Amino acid sequence: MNSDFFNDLRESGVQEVVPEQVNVGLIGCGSMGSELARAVQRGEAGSAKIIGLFDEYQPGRTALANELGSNGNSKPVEAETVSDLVNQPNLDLVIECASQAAVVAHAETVLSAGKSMLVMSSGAMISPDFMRTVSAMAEKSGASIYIPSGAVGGIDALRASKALLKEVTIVSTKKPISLTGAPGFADWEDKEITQATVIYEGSATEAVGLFPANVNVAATVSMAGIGPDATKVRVVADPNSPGNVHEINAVSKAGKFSFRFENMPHETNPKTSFLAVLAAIETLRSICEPGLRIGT
Ligand SMILES: NC(=O)C1=CN([C@@H]2O[C@H](COP(=O)(O)OP(=O)(O)OC[C@H]3O[C@@H](n4cnc5c(N)ncnc54)[C@H](OP(=O)(O)O)[C@@H]3O)[C@@H](O)[C@H]2O)C=CC1
Ligand SMILES: O=C([O-])CC(=O)C(=O)O
Repeated sequence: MNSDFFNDLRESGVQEVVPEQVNVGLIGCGSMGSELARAVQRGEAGSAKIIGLFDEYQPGRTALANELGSNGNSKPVEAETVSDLVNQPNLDLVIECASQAAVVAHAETVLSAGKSMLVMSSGAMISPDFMRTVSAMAEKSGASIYIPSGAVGGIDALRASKALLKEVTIVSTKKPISLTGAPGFADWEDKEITQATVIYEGSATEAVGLFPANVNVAATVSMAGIGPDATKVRVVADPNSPGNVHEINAVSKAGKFSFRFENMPHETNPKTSFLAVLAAIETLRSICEPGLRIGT
């Protein structure tokens, strides 16, 4: 919050409300998790504090714990399991920045303990059965599940017009290097791609399994809007793509919407857009500062 704003409040005699610290456990200490943790430490996510870390890649977890604990700062606990993470005293929220598999493996442990969860690998939530199970668990334990907009925007408009939507398409274009390792890219790994090439066309339901580290955005778009079976996805490999580009087109009885995001890839993981990290930080900040909400 702008410091002039608080100065004005003080001068006018209104007392500043100090928000309570929100204690966070992080699953996934890779590109996004590390960047998010650094932003939290710089105070960019309100009153959040990272108190524990878990990553199946132990050196990554240790490196981040040491970095956060340097310069006299308190070092987060390195949890050996997600249960250990969840059992940290006063933990409020678990942030997942790992993989769809991590969400499937650990959501139950987190939510049944009454801890809220912010999910970045939103593709895991696309299965209606899984979504029903975890939502019921959260409802029972009083926890919340947060799914940030991630590497796209326009989620607010899709949510608002949900009942009136007739058609939603998302086209995700990335450089071939950003698609490597995806099951849906297996047939292309050894081929030279010299121009924009459609790699996949189908539903969001199928796309998130074929490109688990590339089209979580399609899952988020589909859950906000017309649903995963009806949301059409196209994945394009283009060596000349200006970045990770996502284009969303929606036709509804409320109008036609088009959104285009030409995202800068993250420095250490070109599959992930930097905007997705910013979206995670902003969601966390808004959890820490309940009150004013801008956008749907
Ligand atoms: N919603 C959205 O819009 C977006 C979502 N994403 C998703 O966010 C997630 C994080 O992205 P990013 O940080 O770039 O990915 P990285 O690969 O850089 O980091 C992920 C880290 O999590 C670890 N990990 C993976 N699976 C598990 C698990 N089951 N349990 C514990 N740790 C695990 C990885 O270890 P190891 O390397 O050993 O597997 C790695 O250290 C990804 O799933 C990505 O697809 C990304 C961009 C946009
Ligand atoms: O960051 C992006 O551009 C999109 C992405 O990887 C995802 O949705 O999984």
